[in-house]
Formats: sequence, C-alpha cells, structure tokens
Amino acid sequence: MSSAGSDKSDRCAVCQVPATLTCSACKSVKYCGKDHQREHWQEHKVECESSYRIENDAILGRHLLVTRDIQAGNVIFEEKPLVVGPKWFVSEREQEVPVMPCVGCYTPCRIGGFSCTKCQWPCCSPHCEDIENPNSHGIDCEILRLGPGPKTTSDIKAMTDYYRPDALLVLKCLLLQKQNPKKWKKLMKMQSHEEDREGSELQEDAEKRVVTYLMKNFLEPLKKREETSKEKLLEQYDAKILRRICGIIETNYMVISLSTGLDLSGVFFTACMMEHSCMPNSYFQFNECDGCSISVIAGRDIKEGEHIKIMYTNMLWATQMRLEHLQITKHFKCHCERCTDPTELGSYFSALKCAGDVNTKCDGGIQLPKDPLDKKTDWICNKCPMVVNGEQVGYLLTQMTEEVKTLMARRPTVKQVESLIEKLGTFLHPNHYHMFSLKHCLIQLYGNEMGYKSEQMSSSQLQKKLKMCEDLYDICQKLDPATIRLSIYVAIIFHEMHTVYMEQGRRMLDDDKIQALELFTNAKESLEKAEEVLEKELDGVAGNKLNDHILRAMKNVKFYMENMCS
Ligand SMILES: C[S@@+](CC[C@H](N)C(=O)[O-])C[C@H]1O[C@@H](n2cnc3c(N)ncnc32)[C@H](O)[C@@H]1O
Repeated sequence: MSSAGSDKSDRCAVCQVPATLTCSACKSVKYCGKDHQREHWQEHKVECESSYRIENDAILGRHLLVTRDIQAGNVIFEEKPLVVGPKWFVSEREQEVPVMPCVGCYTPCRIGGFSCTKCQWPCCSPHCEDIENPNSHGIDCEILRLGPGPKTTSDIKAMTDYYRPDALLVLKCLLLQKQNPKKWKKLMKMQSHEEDREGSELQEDAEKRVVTYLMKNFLEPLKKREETSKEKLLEQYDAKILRRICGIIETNYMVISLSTGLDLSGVFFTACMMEHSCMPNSYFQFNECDGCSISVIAGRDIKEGEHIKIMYTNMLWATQMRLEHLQITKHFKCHCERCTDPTELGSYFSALKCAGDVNTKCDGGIQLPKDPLDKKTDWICNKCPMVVNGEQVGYLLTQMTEEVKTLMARRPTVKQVESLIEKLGTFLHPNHYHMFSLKHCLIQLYGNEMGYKSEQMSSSQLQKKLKMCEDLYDICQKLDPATIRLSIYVAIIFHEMHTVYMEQGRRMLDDDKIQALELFTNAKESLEKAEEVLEKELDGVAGNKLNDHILRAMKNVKFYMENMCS
C-alpha cells in the first residue's frame, strides 16, 4: 500500500523521517523541520481547519477520524476531484450500446454521430466548446489522434469496440502528469492493491480492455513519435503504470450520476480515504455545476473520535454477497457490526426457515449462519438440532436468485409476484432479501395494475398492502436507522402508504368526514416523511423524479383536506 502524504504518525508528513515538530493548530501532523512544514501547508491547511483528520492503521490504511462532534446534515467537507472521466465499470450489455459521453463535455452522444475533427472520437456536436478547449480535450486529443480508428465505421460493433470509455478514464489519469503534476503526485499516493490484483479476473479484464488496448493503439505510436521528434510529452506511460492506475481507479472510484442519466467516474484524494462500513454514518453528493465536486455530509450525529464511514457496496445484499463483492473489488473483509451478526442487526435479512429433518418437523425454527464471515459455514436452527451445510444453502439461493431475477426482468404482474412470494416463503424468512425485493415490487403494483387499482382493492387488500409497507419499513430501519443509503426505497414505501390512506379516506368521506380527515392527514404525513428522506437523493435523476411525483401527490392530498372534509 502506498503511504499518505499527511497521515498522523511520528514521521515527517513530507519526507517520512522520524519527526518531532508538531503542527501547533491541530497537533496531529509532524515535521522534520520548518521547511517541510511550510511546504506541506497548502495541502494540510484544509484538514487542519476541519472537523476531521487523516489517520493511518495497519488494517484500514488511511481513513478519516472526526475531531469534534458533528450534527446530522452538516457538510463535513467538500473537495474537487483529481479526475473525472467516463464510467469505469462498463457491463457487457453496456459495451454493446452505441452511446458514450462526449469526449469534450460528457454529454451523452451516439457513437457514429458527430466526432472531433482531429481525433475522430465521438462528441455531442461540432460546436462543443470543450472540444476546442485545450484544458479539457487538448492533450487527450493529441494522444487519441495517434490511434488507427475503428476497423470500419459502418459496423456499430467495430465502433463500440474501439471507442472505450473505461480506457479513456485511464488515459485521463495518465495525462495528469502533464496537465497537473500536483494532482498526478496525489493520484500516485492513492492505494492500488497492485499485488492483490495480480492474477485476478478484474485485473485480467483490465489488462485486455484497457492496458493492451491503450499501449497498442496510442502509447506505442506515441513512443515512436517521441523517438522521431526527440520531444517528450510524458515521462511515464508503460504497461506497469497503466496497471497501477487501473488498480487506483478500481480501489477508489466513485460513481457520479449526472442529470442527463449518464454515469461518470470520479477520483478524489481525501474523500476516497473514507472507509467502508455496512452501517455508514455519512453520505455524499456531487455538484455538477462545480466540476463534479463532492460534498461529504453527516447522515447522523457523529461523535468526536468516530471514523467517517460510507458504504462501498449494496445495503440490500446479504452478508455473504457484500463480503464477496468487497473482497473481489476492494480486497478486504468487512468486520462491521452487521457482518458479524448472524441476524444482521435483527433484520433476519439472510435467514431461512427450518424445515426440520425427514423424521421430525421443526416448529417455526429459523436457520442462521454459524459464522457469517465464513462462506462455507454451517447454518444452524435456533429451535432444533438441524444443521445445513453452506454449500447446500448456496445452491438453494442460486436457484432462487435466478427465479427472482427472471421474474423481475419481465415486468411481473401482481399474481406472478404473489405466487413467487408464496413459493419462496416455504424456505425463506419473511424478511429475507429475496422476499424484501419481491414485496417492495408488490406494494408498487398494488394500486397501479388494472384490477388492483386503489379504488378496486378491497378493504382487506388495502390493509394487507399497508402492513407490507410497515414491515418493509421496519427492515429498512434495522439495516439503516438514519436512512442514509435506503432513501429511495423508504420514500417509495412512504409514498405507497400514502396511497392506502388516501383510498381509505375517500371511502370514509360520505359516512364520517372526521375520520376521513384523519386518514388524509396520515397520507400527508407519509408524504412529508418521503420528502424528508429524499433530500439526500436530490442530486440524482431517480431521486428528483420521485420527488416530483411526491410533490404532485401532496397537492392532491391538500386538495382533499381543504375541499372535501368540510
Ligand atoms: C477507497 S480506499 C480507502 C483509503 C485507503 N484506506 C488508503 O489507505 O488509501 C479503499 C481501501 O481501504 C481499505 N478499507 C476500507 N474500508 C475498510 C474496512 N472497513 N476494513 C478494512 N479495510 C478497509 C481497503 O484496503 C480498501 O481497498
């Protein structure tokens, strides 16, 4: 692991020799002498004046420690990116779609449409200002021009294969050494997990898609050009440095979802030091108008001495899935409170129902992993002696995952979702992650599908939907008590609760206006809660869309409260 420039240790933050001079303001960074203290000030002053500092330990590496209490909702710090570029992880399906960010300004553009007249890479318009701006596309263009271009421009496959957004991101990182040496120096200090990546599938993929591709098409021609012209454009551009950049990106990149619906990747020097926890205390937002700068915000009250923690993986995955994802992409094992608890904070998100053995039926037992951190662990029942081995559980879940995925991919009907819930319910705890996703889908189908429109649903069906919403909310609260990561899910749940209250209120209007008003008030409160949790997601397309929907629903509720209940 590379070392930090300003972590707290007994060594000089600049040259790493043993040091005794301490920064008098924060008392946390040491120097060998005044010269290095002065040299380091520009970099250090941000953290010196802030409510956190960089620490370093053997397990976490660099991480951020809070130096004074921070209230929920407060911005802990803001930072400009070292690099912003096209998406790093491009799925196989996405690789075939002929759309990529404009090589100048990142507006989505069609491959085969407009292109930069010099390098021929796709751009949004012949008048794109960034294409002409030497600070955004200048040096990229100089390198991209050296490439041979796609085999043919009449075949979309040949074009999508040639114009690779992930390789462009790596090139953008590489070119920092020319464009902005200070940023390049910082980038090179970031963790890359180079040794851990050796021989891994991710590394082999990056080798083919990025390293070999960039070397063959652009960097070997650059070498030839440099040899002929005797002029050096870049100091380092061999395969080794490209591999290192791939590791730095994979370990650190953040997904920036633009309002255009396109995702970019960003690398930030300090924000990327935030550690992972499946129980995060902070979240972040990007500001598109400010070059995609990041704001890190406290998701709950954070006490002095706590670490700033975000979530690198999916909160709605089971422990085994999260652990595997973190191991493959970030090379560590999470030991947070949720990962080490077989019940996953009392949510029973991975729990199975125990069926007992052939001779003795089990009476309502629940099966949980004995050691949740071990993939091969036995699963034991909390009521009977039944033990199932990890492999069998894995096999069962793989089958179920396939079934759930297939159903969800083809716009399922209420009946189809209900029947899969019933089928899987024989084996799975009602809170299991498969049950959660099916039920979350079902609450949105109830009220919308023909035959299940709110006005068509019976009172007991409405009650069933409401109960399902409450149960789902209860699970979300256990997994994410301050609703830091599950805002969209929770907002949907509240929105669906509101639809039930509205329908119940409408049915009461003729008989009991006071009770109807109470139900409309419940609907209004549910929408207010939805609005509140969505605040964290207002920098994204999905959050904004849902927010608009909620604002319209709120107008309707207020209309009913003001005009129908008197
Ligand atoms: C985005 S970087 C964070 C900064 C990094 N610690 C450094 O020193 O540059 C992600 C890496 O930090 C380490 N890390 C983050 N969270 C961790 C955790 N909860 N437990 C162990 N290692 C963690 C892992 O090595 C991971 O690949």
